[in-house]
Amino acid sequence: TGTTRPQRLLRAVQERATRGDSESVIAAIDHFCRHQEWAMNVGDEKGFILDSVVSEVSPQTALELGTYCGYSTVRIARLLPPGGHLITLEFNPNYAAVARQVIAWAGLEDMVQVVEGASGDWIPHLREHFGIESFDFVFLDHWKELYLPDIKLLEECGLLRKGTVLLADNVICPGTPDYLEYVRKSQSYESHYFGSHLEYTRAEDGLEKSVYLG
Ligand SMILES: O=C(NC/C=C/[C@H]1O[C@@H](n2ccc(=O)cc2)[C@H](O)[C@@H]1O)c1cc([N+](=O)[O-])cc(O)c1O
Ligand SMILES: [Mg+2]
Repeated sequence: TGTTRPQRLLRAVQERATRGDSESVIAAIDHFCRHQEWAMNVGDEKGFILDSVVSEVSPQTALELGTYCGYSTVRIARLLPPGGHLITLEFNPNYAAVARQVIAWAGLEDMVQVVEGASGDWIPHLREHFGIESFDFVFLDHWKELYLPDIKLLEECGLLRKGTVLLADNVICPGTPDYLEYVRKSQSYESHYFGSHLEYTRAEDGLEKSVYLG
């Protein structure tokens, strides 16, 4: 029983990145994934698109589904406006433990809440637990078969408002066909595809941005 990949990723952050410097944390993870071990972070190329959407929305309230090691959590949190807050849902306690340390190394722990458990269990309780009225921004990057049921649940729970921006990773690879069909056909969403590549590879992938119209 040695270390896990998330633990080795965290060690690379602690050895290479400067405490409190979120850019160096992002760079350390990208370096680790390019030169040591591939990992399923959104990565630098799709991360640049994520950055531009987050900057455009400038969310006061943001939700991430699927924390993993906290790479996209750091990318989002470093761009939040004053008073902005990010809730990120993580099912695996070992991943959550690593993510909390990565987020703390970046100095962003005050803007982020890592919540452990299944998205389907937590979404109906976010309002009462965290005093959330609705989300300005949602990043989907967890199990691909949960994208569609979870946005339907967010709709039902009234956690989306006119103009809420959803951004979904991996709509090509591994792919989220049912989600993609839904947001592109539904009258309740205005969708746009940002073509890119699977993190750290030349394979095709992309992000789907969908604005909720209410
Ligand atoms: O499978 C992928 N992602 C699944 C991510 C799942 C993450 O979401 C959490 N979660 C949190 C809450 C839940 O309710 C359920 C799971 C899991 O504990 C895990 O941390 C994936 C795969 C590739 N790939 O190239 O193969 C590339 C990618 O960018 C990917 O995102
Ligand atoms: Mg992904």
